[in-house]
Amino acid sequence: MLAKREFTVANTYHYNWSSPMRWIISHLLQYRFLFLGFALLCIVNNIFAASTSLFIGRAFDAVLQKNTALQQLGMITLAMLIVITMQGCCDLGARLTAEMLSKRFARDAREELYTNLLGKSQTFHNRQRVGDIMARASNDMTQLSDMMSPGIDTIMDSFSSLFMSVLFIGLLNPQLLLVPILYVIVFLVALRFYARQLGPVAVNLREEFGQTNAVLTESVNGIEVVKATAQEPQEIHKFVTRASRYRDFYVQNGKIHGRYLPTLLLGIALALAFLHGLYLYSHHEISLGMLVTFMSLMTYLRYVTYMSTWSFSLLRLGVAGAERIISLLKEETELDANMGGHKEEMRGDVVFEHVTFSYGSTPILKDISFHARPGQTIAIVGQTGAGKSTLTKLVNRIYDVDTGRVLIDGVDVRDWDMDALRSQISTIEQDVFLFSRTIAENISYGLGSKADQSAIEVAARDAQADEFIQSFPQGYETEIGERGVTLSGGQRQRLAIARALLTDPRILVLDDSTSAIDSATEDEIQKAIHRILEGRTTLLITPRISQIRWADSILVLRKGELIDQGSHEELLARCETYRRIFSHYDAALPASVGGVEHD
Ligand SMILES: Nc1ncnc2c1ncn2[C@@H]1O[C@H](COP(=O)(O)OP(=O)(O)OP(=O)(O)O)[C@@H](O)[C@H]1O
Repeated sequence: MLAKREFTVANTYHYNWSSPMRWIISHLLQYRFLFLGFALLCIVNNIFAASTSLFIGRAFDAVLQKNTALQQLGMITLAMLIVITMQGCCDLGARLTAEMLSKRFARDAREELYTNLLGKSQTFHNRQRVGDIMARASNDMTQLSDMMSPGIDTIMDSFSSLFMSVLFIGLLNPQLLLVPILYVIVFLVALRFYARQLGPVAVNLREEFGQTNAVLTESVNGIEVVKATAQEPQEIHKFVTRASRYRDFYVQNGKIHGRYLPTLLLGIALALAFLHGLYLYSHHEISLGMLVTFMSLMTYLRYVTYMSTWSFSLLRLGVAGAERIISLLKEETELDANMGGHKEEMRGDVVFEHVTFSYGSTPILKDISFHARPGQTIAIVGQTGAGKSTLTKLVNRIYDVDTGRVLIDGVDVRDWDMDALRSQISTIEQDVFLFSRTIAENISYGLGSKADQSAIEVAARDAQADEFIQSFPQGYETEIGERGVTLSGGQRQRLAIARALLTDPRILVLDDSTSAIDSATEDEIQKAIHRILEGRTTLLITPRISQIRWADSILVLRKGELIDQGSHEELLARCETYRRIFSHYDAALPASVGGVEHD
């Protein structure tokens, strides 16, 4: 099944998402020979294990004979030694292949999920709780790996042990099958009942873990707000409530384990089997050695009985994890990478034609039309919430328009190849996101490994960032904390400008609402921004009057409507809203704003 994606990797294997079991099987089928090898090793391992019981019985019979030849016992011992050694090797091989399958499965599933998440639209990511996604990507994945090994590994091994024990008992004397067959029937019925009860609890456990994780992630991310508002008790309460629900499901899980009857029934089965064996022995149907072999084979049933609670619990948790993972994989996204779409070098001609857009059912932009010619700077002004940032997000298809068209160089953005489109448009946002990597890596992020050090330094110099970077002992190799916490707002902004300069985009979106910057930094940023506007089409959102005045045209937005557009002077002369917004942008601005110079 192929869903829309904004990003795809060529030649990727497509797994079956129609159900959790099918998805798991489609993953394991990738390694079908390894899986076959694992299954064969499990079977052979248990043939050897059951054979040792035969040898023990033979040894008993040999010892009880009047003239036991030591040579005969020696042969049995030697045969047992060989069989046990072979069994050990098979056991080792089976565990090794199971572990390989488990780790490869988890690696492939992680890669599949990660690639899939990168291909999801912004709208999808807006809806998700990061903590829950993280729980799926980490904990549910670990659960999948545990499901394979030791889960499926133990199930395969213990069930082939069960099968071999019953088969060998049948070969010994079919009459001996009475008790084991009855027990196997009861065991299978009880196991089915157990697995059915376990299913919903496993699903709840995984779900609750995801929610608990989401609460934790949210409060850690918002720790500044939590502390500043002294809301620690509220957060603790929320977390404890979730964690308690998680615990309750575990207790429920434990109760189902506790009610599992086969462990009790096995004791009865062993006693009945012994009685039956004695009966057959007393009627000379079997030898003493056969009775010993029979009881030894019966004890193998312990393995499957005791391990099944645990291994089926791992299986159920794994399937529940798989269900959560594929529900994320299957989530529809609105946009598509449109590989094979228009792929030219951009000139930077941007046209909005009667564009409307809404988040869900709330209309945000209404009938917007304007034209930005290559190299022009278009400033967008409007009260907070007017839709300025949203408008810019339609250019690089973070969102798609509802009606109307956005054209770049005369081609609808929906007809552009997504990669070609986005790689030629850079955005510098209000909240600059920096990765916890080195400064150089952050600047060169848009180019990946293609950027060389000298180009990075030139970009940093143009962005007025070189000086403060050089002031760090490790210069460009300085590691910065997550979200750039070790850097000031102004420094983060200049790194973002350097990052954009390096990619040399044809179209630039500059959403710069930071106002609390000291005047020295302000000056540096002004220079950097002036430098970056040169020679590219720019959509500029800023409260800085000097920057607005650089614009070739200014769009005035009010509640999602474009009420006027024109040059600074034109708008001052004719647009009341512009005059009002303009005066808000700088409280010091006199009532009559004509010709006032700021900065
Ligand atoms: N991801 C989103 N999902 C739903 N609604 C959103 C989303 N982002 C923004 N909005 C809403 O859309 C409207 C316009 O938001 P937008 O950020 O475009 O305004 P803005 O003019 O840039 O405001 P500001 O100057 O405060 O940044 C607001 O009412 C906002 O609540």
